[in-house]
Amino acid sequence: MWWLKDVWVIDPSQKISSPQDVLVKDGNVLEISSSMTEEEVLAKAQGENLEIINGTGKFVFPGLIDVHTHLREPGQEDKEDILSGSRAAVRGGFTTILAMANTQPPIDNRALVEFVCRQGERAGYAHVLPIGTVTKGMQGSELVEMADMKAGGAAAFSDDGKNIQNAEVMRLALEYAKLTGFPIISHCEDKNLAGDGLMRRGVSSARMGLRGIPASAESVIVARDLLLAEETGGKLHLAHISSAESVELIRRAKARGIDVTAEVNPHHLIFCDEEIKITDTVLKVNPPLGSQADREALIEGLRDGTIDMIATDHAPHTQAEKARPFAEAPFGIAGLETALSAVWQYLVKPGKLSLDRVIEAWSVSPADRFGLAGGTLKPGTPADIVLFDPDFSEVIDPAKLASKARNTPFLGKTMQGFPVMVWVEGRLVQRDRTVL
Ligand SMILES: NC(=O)N[C@@H](CC(=O)O)C(=O)O
Ligand SMILES: [Zn+2]
Repeated sequence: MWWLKDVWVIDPSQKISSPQDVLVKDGNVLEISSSMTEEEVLAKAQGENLEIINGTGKFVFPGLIDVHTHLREPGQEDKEDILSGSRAAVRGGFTTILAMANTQPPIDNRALVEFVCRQGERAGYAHVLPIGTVTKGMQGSELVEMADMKAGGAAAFSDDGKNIQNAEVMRLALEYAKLTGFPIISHCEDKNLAGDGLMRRGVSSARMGLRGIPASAESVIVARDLLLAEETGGKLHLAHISSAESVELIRRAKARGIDVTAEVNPHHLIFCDEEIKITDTVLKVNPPLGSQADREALIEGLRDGTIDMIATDHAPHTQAEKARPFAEAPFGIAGLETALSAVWQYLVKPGKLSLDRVIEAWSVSPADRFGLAGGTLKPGTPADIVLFDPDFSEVIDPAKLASKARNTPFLGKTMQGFPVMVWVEGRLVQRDRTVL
């Protein structure tokens, strides 16, 4: 049994944000209260071993749920696999991760869904829930067997990595997914507008002579998908929103009552196109980093609820791939182990976002939207819990990363504010940044 003493508890699902004590027993949250005596706790332990954690100056919140991670298994295990990715997850404060379907082969049938589930269970760290593709082979034309994949354990459907270019296929996907109750997760990118662009089109791309991707490559598909969601009544979730126009379109759609949610990645909240260097591919990501105005609009959208969730879009690649020239290196930033710390350091500490809103957006909202366990510390629920120490500082050292990937802009930097204890179903899986 665990007794987390005098710790600041943030649980937006119960509207708690105050100093409390938390008891964890038999894998579940037993009690949250501000007045526990030692006798009471010992009586509840019933002779079981009791570990007391002094939580002064630290926070406890429900384990983060990341709805956008690329774990690369099967097929690209040199970049990441389910074991390394789920270890990276608990190092970063995530107790549940949704694994994107753009593996090799893509997760487009029940057997593959079951494979990912089994590998996640075998790893035994964060809960790993597979996202199935929307179309067979991610080819954008023929829909998968959605009900069958749901029965096998899929949590949502997405062709992420690729946009579904054919609007009729997207319309049908939204229509059919209603039978499963799952959202379609859309990677909004008009292929022709994006062309073979390398970064967001603007002053910075022009200055560096890098081919640009206009902001409209995203927003025209956001607009299309919102129209299709309204027409079908299907559930739509928009992945990695990156532009001010998209935020405004979503704001208007929500006002109309369209069943849409949206996520934003930490890198789009923290960086902008001006920070990209042609000699360093680490900030080459899809969708590309936008302007400073985009970044401000994304933060405002997250603050006011237009954007529902934060998600890492953890996109691991090998150092050899990322060492290629800018035009040839793959898009993607690895995020699981640094994302929470980065959000703490660059957004919460400077007062741009409250920690309560961050937890709501990274735990409560994902659980609600995708119908997942977690996102709460309600007594009786499985103890997926994070203890966060705002003072813990660490150099992002490649030797310490649990992920196979090194493609993070924070490599070699000192960061402050980390999850220092993580429990999954009451089992301690990370302590002082070491995965157990
Ligand atoms: N975000 C990226 O830059 N890359 C992702 C694909 C994706 O999330 O669209 C990947 O699979 O590498
Ligand atoms: Zn994507």
